[in-house]
Amino acid sequence: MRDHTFAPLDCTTEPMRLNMEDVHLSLGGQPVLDGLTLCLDRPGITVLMGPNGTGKSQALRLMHGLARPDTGQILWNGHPASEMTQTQALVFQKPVLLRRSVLANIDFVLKARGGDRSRAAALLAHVGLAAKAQQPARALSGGEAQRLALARALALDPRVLLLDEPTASLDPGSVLAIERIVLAARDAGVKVVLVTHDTGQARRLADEVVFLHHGRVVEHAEASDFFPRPQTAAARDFINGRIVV
Ligand SMILES: Nc1ncnc2c1ncn2[C@@H]1O[C@H](COP(=O)(O)OP(=O)(O)OP(=O)(O)O)[C@@H](O)[C@H]1O
Repeated sequence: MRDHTFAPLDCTTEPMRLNMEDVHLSLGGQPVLDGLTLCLDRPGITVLMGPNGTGKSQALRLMHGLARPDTGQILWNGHPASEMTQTQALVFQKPVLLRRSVLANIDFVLKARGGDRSRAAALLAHVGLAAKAQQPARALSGGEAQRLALARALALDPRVLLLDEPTASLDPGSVLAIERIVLAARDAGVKVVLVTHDTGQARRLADEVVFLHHGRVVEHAEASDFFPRPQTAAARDFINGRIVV
C-alpha cells in the first residue's frame, strides 16, 4: 500500500540490489571489514546484526557511499555506491537537527532537493509531529527527534533507507512509533537496511537477517529461518542474549 506522503515510485524501475564484493576496510591501522561479501537482492527490510565493533555502522557508511573501502567493490544496481547517494537516506542513532523549527527542518530538505514544499506538513503528520511543527527542533525528545529525522529522510524520496540503531535508548512507545514508520516505508516500496542490537525489534521487522562477526558476513538468511535455526554458534549465542566475543 502506498502512502500519499511519498512521491510515487516509477513501477518500471528495477528493484534496488546491493553487491558488496570482498570489501576490506581498516581504520586506525586496525582491520574493520575483512573481506565482507554481501548481496542484497530482495525487497523489504534487511536487518544487520552482530556484536559491538563488528563493523555494522562502517558497512552502512560504505553502502551509502560516505566512505570508500580500501579494496573491494560496492555497487547498487551495478553503479558505485558513491554515485547512488541521491537515491538513499541514512538516519543515525543520534540525528543532528537544524537549529530551526520542526517544520523548517523538513522544508529545508524539500527546498534543497527541489521537492514539493507543500508536502512538509503531510510528512510531519505521517510521523505524528504535526502538533510540534512550530517548536524548535532541538527541544524535541529523543523519540520525537528520531521521528523528525525519519520524516526528513522520507522527504528525500529514497529508494533505500539506511538506519543505524534508530531506536537505541528510546522507550517502548517511541520504539513502536518508529517501527510503524519503518514498516510503512517498507510497504511503500522502500528498501530498508536496519542496524539494531534489539533482537525483539529484529524479530518484529526483519524480512531477512545479515549477521556480521569480525568484519565478515557469517550468516545471511530469511528471518523465518535465521531466528529458529541460526547456523553459527556466534549467532545462536547472540540471539539467546549470551556474550559473543
Ligand atoms: N574513525 C575511526 N578510527 C578508528 N577506528 C574506528 C573508527 N570508526 C570506527 N572504528 C572502529 O571500527 C570498528 C567497527 O566499528 P563500527 O561502528 O562499524 O562497529 P559496529 O558493529 O557498528 O559497533 P556497535 O554495535 O558498537 O555500534 C570498531 O572497532 C571501531 O572502534
